[in-house]
Amino acid sequence: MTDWPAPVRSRPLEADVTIPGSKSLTNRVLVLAALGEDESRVERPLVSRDTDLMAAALESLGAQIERQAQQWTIRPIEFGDAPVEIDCGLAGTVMRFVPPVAALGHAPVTFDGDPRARERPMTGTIAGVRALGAEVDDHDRASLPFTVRPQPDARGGEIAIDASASSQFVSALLLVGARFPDGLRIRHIGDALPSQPHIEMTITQLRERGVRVDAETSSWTVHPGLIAARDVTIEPDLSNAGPFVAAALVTGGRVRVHQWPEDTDQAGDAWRWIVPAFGGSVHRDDDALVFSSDTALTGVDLDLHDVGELTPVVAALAALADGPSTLRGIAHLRGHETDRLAALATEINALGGEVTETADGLRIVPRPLHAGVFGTYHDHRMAHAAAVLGLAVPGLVVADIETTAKTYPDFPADWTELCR
Ligand SMILES: O=C(O)C1=C[C@@H](OP(=O)(O)O)[C@@H](O)[C@H](O)C1
Ligand SMILES: C=C(OP(=O)(O)O)C(=O)O
Repeated sequence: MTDWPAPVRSRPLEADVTIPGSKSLTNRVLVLAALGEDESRVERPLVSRDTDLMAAALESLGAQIERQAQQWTIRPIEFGDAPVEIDCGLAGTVMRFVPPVAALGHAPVTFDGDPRARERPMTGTIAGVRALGAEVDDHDRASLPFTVRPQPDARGGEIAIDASASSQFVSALLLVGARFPDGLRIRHIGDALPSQPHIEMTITQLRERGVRVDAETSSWTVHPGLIAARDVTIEPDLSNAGPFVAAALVTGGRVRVHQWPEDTDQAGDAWRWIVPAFGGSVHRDDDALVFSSDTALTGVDLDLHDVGELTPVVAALAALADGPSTLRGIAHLRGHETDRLAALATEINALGGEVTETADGLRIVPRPLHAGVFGTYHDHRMAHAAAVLGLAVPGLVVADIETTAKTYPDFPADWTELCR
């Protein structure tokens, strides 16, 4: 747990960056490769704690994954009969996506994770796996740890779940649906469903493997069938590009993020509209998206419901703007790696800020910030937010910088290089 002095940068940055692969895409591709008909390859996978946990989970269910630096080769799961234990760490994609995969097997599979993982919402996954026909032994806690006991007669069919706490409940069922003899019809019941682009990403990946998915508002039909093997190259993680994009705005400089896809389902593509909302500019130059600013940042009023994982960096920008901001539609962030609304308010206020929690977001009034230790609560994106603030706040120290290993182990080195 290293306290890490964040680099300060008052001169405008002029930088080129290339961001490692997308967590969300890597972990979907791994699951679909493990459920596919044949061997497949993933080029430039993200190598991080969350993707290592996913690979290990799928291997323990019977997949084979051969890891070379820039390419992983995956042979599909052959389920065994021995009980299995899976460590989900703090990875939402592992704790939500793998239990329905376990329901396709024969043996009991026990899931657990970090202490905070036991507090993250799991009701949609547990209800979904039960509706798939498996038993789930969760000691009536509706959270990790629990054991999935597959049943031989599971056929799929109709499932209604409340996914207002996490889109991952829906993605998880979509990923396995084709493997059940009757396919799956999934209906979301409850308040608004967050993180729509992540559901789109799941559907795109399924369709690219020949799976028929009919999508309506709040309901999806996955037709039964084979999941084709497909070799893919992972896009850079556009959410993890966030702190680098923000650095252009905070320093009044220019950052070129290379390999920015022309067309993508990633939530992080939203930097295209978030940056102009703060008064910055965005343009494409060849393979890069170029983010720049030459004025003070303006306050914003943004609904981040669809792109909630961008909130910590957006909040850091808002705290450095020249007027108040409101961030809405993100009550579900209370169930992320930490309660992100409480954590952002507490840590920015500890530096002299004025952040208040609302029912569904944050109200941020910029104040002069001073030196201090910024707590990160095992949350990689709290560390990203701290690094962004540190550009403008001398003496800011990021607690437990290693937490960035969840999705971006080289973040401290790449950030140091950026600010050199
Ligand atoms: O499916 C995914 O890869 C993700 C979906 C979103 O989860 P929620 O819908 O729980 O916010 C997002 O915040 C998370 O970082 C990754
Ligand atoms: C919410 C996040 O992660 P997870 O996949 O663990 O839900 C995130 O990365 O912002």
